[in-house]
Amino acid sequence: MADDGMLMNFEIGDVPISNQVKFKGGRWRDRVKAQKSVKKWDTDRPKKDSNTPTVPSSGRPKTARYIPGVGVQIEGGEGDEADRPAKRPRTDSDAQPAQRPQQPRPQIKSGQTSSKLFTSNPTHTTTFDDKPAEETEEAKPSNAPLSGEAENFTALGLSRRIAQHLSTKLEMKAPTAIQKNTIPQLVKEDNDAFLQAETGSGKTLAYLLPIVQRITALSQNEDGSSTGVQLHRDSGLFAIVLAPTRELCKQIAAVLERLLRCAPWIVSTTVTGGESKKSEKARLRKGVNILIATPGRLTDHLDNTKVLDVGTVRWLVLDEGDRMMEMGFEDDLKTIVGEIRKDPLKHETKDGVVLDKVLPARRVTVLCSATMKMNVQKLGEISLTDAVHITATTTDEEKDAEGNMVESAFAAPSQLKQSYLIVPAKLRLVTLIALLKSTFARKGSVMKAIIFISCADSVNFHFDLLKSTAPPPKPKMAPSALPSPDDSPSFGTGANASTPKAPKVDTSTDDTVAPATYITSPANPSIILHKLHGSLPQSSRTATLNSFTSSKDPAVLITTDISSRGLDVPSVDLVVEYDPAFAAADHVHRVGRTARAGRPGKAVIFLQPGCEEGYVEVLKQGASSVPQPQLYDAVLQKGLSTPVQLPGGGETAGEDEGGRRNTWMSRAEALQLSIEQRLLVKEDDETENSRGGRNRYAPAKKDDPLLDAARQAFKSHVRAYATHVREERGYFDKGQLHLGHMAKSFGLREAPGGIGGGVVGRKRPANGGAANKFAAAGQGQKRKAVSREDDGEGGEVDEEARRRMKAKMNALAKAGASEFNIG
Ligand SMILES: Nc1ncnc2c1ncn2[C@@H]1O[C@H](COP(=O)(O)OP(=O)(O)OP(=O)(O)O)[C@@H](O)[C@H]1O
Repeated sequence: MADDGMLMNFEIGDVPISNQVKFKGGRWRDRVKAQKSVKKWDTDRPKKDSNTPTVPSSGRPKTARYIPGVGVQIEGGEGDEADRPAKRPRTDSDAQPAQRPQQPRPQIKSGQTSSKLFTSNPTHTTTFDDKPAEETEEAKPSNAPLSGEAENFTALGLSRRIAQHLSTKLEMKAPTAIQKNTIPQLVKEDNDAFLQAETGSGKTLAYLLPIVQRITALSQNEDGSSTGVQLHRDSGLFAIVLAPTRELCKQIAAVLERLLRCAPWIVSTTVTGGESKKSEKARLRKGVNILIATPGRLTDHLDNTKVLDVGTVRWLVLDEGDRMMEMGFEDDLKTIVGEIRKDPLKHETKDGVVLDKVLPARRVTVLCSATMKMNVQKLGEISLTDAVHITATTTDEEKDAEGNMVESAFAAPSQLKQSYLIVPAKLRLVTLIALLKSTFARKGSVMKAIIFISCADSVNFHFDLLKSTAPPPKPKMAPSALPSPDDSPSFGTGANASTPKAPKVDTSTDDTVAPATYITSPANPSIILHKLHGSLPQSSRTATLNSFTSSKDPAVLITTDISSRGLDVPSVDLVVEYDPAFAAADHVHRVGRTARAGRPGKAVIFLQPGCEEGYVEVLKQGASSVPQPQLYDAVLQKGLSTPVQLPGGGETAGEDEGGRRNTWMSRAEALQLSIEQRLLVKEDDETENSRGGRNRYAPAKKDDPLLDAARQAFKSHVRAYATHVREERGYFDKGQLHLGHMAKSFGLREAPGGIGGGVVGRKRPANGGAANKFAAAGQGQKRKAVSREDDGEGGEVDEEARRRMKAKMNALAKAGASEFNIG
């Protein structure tokens, strides 16, 4: 007869268990086994000396738990490695690593079956107000279109045709504030400009509309009649827009394409990394009037594509200029600015159309960003002359006493509701799941959420963990939004804007889009998970973003900072910064993916108790209303008020220390344990194979891919953690990280070793000063990481943990007691 899965809990204090515990009931064999286990534990355990505290550090009494088929486990006193008390902040008086006494290697208790999350966590310093939050008046959206009677596009100098097109086809009746301030300037004047306005305030159209207006004016009078000039695609290249990422280039191209439907003779296209250079060359040969490019690929074409003639270029737009500098494009930008001359080489088209009367007589450079970092100042020096600083609210330039632009405070849209969640490292993963679960608990309340994570490895792991193991259903998409099998980046729409055939590209989203588990609810049984980072093939990146943008089901995008700039997905209601941004300015761009163009939005950032809590002061600088604190327990209570669906079917039951089932704490621990077990489940197969039990000739299986992914993610995450900008490293101090606790948030029972090797900081292009800076940071990091391994957090311990866990899994399987229904 199979065991009944009975679990017994005994409080044992600190007296010898063998004298205290008598086992009754169950089969005699189990009773004998239990008694033996107790005796063994009693003999093996270190004997208490007078200095040994009688109560464990957690303050909870020890508990003996008997599990049929497994034996007795003692819990509560000496926990697993991850249950050590949080490290205290190191002080100068601490011993140097070499002088420190050798730390004993952490041990995993045999047969441990609970994953303790609520003990040994550091305490927070944030004070929480128990009073219910007072109803505050909803903030007036700061990036919405203007609402006054007189606010219309024609008043800004745009033709009636364009204004009508905006109103009827694009449903834009009135300009936003930045558009109101920028359009007249760029339509009438030929000065360089620096546009600085909040995220989601319409900067793209602010610079595109004047360009399109002035190019159409070559062939059309204000009343719509012809000027007698026929413009076509090889009349010349008039404008180049540069953006840091391929996704952003495609997005700008899509906005322009919709705008150009009212002037179909103007042709635009993109040249971006990751696309076929041959087909890009073919399109450039046919002629293009507006080009959207990433800096690297444009430099490549300037060097190698003879047909690319920049002699007629009148506008150079640097969208997200600070990001391009940060990404190490400084040299490319210098080359581009040098090649596209300030005083253009050509003043008329091939057909003899004089350009200078209608288009600017000189190259106009427009630099845009929602934030302004010091590197924008540098880029301004490279590219701008006598620039006008245009903002949404004022036209005052922010300059220091010497007239240099100063790094101004960044600002998020006023209607964005920001909060921060204090979560100890051990509880991060379950709290994230609980947060998403409660977010999607009601149908229609949240449609799309973006989760920002520090590095690609961690994105991969979290995506693999949260996705369902069931075969993915085809996501529901609007037919027009489905990624085209021919993912041609040409956006010309006119009669002569033939779309050259691009080579067939793989638009598969098999590995990047999947239905989610853990976070679904009866109201929202189908939530589609997406992942996006820079190491994915371009075709997958494009198809994944298309899928997320057009998904009719609720959708979650797990991503790195690659999605922080410029991405415009209107129905994003929530942004979660699971890992805080590496610089406060990046935080503003991340949270700016919601609350766009006057719409509401929420943003939550995870912070750990301790020095990270100080980061709130930085957050406050960029928020129009004070970010609200939340503690993890409220999120867990809300999110885990119902059982969690597990990937292979079934759901967490959960039983707490007192045997009470289905409390939020027991559910959180059950969820954590089920994840830890999932990471190790393949080991059984490995053992079977190596024993020849299943197929003696089959090669022994490697580690579970999810376990490998978790370890890799953990290592990359810890390395990335060390690369916060210098000014913010006080809040994100790697020395304060408890690696064992952090490992739990990757479903690992131990911190894997090898973090010290190859620490190089955030992935950067190999050129430019930024790369050197990060390499230098990495070296410092390496030293620290090596000393951590000396602390005994190496890989061997992890192997030991796996072996023990495997034994426990086997035992549980034999006992037929499956608490967690792992399918
Ligand atoms: N005048 C307008 N009326 C209504 N919606 C508008 C208007 N102008 C722009 N939008 C919409 O506002 C959203 C944000 O625009 P855009 O992407 O240009 O913002 P942004 O300022 O460049 O933001 P970011 O700094 O995040 O890149 C888009 O969905 C766009 O369609």
